[in-house]
Amino acid sequence: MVDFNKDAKDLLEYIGGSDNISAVSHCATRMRFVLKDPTAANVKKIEDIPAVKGTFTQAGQFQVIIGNEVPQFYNEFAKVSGKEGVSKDEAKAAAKQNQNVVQRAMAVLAEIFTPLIPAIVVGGLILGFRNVLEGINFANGTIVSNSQFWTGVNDFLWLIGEAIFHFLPVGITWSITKKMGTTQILGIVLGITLVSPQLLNAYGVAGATEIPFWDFGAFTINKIGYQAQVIPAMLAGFVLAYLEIWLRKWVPQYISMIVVPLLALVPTVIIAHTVLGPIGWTIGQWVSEVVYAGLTGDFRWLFGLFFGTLYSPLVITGLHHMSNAIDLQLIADFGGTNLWPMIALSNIAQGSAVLAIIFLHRGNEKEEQVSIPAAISCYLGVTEPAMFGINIKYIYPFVAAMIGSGIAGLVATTFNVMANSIGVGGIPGFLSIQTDSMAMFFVCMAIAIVVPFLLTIVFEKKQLFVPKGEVEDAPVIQTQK
Ligand SMILES: OC[C@H]1O[C@H](O[C@H]2O[C@H](CO)[C@@H](O)[C@H](O)[C@H]2O)[C@H](O)[C@@H](O)[C@@H]1O
Repeated sequence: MVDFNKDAKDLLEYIGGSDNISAVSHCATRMRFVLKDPTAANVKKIEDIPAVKGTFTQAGQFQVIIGNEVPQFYNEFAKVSGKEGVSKDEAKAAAKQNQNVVQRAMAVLAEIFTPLIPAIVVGGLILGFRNVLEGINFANGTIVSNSQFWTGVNDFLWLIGEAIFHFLPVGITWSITKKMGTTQILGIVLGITLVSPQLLNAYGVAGATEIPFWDFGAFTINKIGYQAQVIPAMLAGFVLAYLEIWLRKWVPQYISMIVVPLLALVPTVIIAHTVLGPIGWTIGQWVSEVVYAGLTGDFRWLFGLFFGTLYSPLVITGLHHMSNAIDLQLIADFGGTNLWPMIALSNIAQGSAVLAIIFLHRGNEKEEQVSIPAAISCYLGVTEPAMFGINIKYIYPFVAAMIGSGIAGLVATTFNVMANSIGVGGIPGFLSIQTDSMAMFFVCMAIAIVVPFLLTIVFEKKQLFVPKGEVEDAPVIQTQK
């Protein structure tokens, strides 16, 4: 057996000593370090150590290639450094220390959404297919308006689409309790209280003449639902989880079964409907007012750049549903909407960023299970599978899509590209564009396809906007061999 004592001592010295190591683990062939100060490692000297076959940094980890004998090397290193190994999860957590606030926020989003991806992918394809059935106007109307069979299919599929997208808060609050190791059924119940049929559906709030409320005599609380909303669900989910963790510390074991669920759930539901509700409602109103003013003002072109860039983050929050009300107002005021073309372009841009990932990671069959349906769904107007499954996880395709969409939005508003109505917000979107805007819409579509595609490739090659933490694997549907 090879004696790794000297090589292990040298590695410890050149890596900056024990004090520079936050975490160390090993995989099949590599030592994986999370270093407090990665610049303190002398890469040149490390690579000259006989046992070392190379080094590289990935996902916030400094990795030293040893080969198949890495378990023996690791044991020797543990002896000379006095550092015990850590689990993969602990190494991941330590790697997060090297991330900035935005990267951490993206990582948390990706972690929460990863278990939801299989459902979101199905939902994306279903909604995309429904967009085609009811959204494309042929010479004699839509497919649905011409066929009872397809009307039935369209209605039936909404049962599943609604369960996945409108009831998404249930999945989010469940996933948070799962991630935090708290009681999962409480997460599910909390989610249901956010989307219960007793509440006014979030999509109906913008056009509602009256908001229903609970009347407590001295005060009232609005009965507003959070269908498809991410931020209220995330905030409520974390409040629930932290409250439960805190209560578990203080409540004696013999009464915890009654007290902890009660005192965690009830206050969280109250906070969700009193604090988070008004906040979400007010933000939604502000966004509506700003968007309408921006689109009807003199600096529409500049607003187009901002809206195009920021629309996909708006979809993440779920607040994008307010855009339908603005579209309808614009159509009533001006006989068409210059907002909706940018929505379609932004969706296309997200799809093109995923397309670049499919190209760059070709052969990665596990990822393709998510990326290919996600790209198709984007091009049919539904972006959540792409954003939550791929683009947010890697960050750089998301940035590339935002830039491409921003440029396309700038050009679209500069040339006043107008749509007759809301249509399929993807590639078939051109069918809803007014005839004299059609040529310019095709130019914008080309921008929304080419720019995110090329930028995603450049960003990956140049390692720009690449996450530092470990990237969660896409969940896969297990198949039997
Ligand atoms: O949350 C689902 C999707 O919602 C938007 O798209 C849908 O509404 C658009 C009109 O506002 C419509 O053009 C599109 O065909 C519909 O799918 C949003 O633009 C999508 O990004 C999102 O996935």
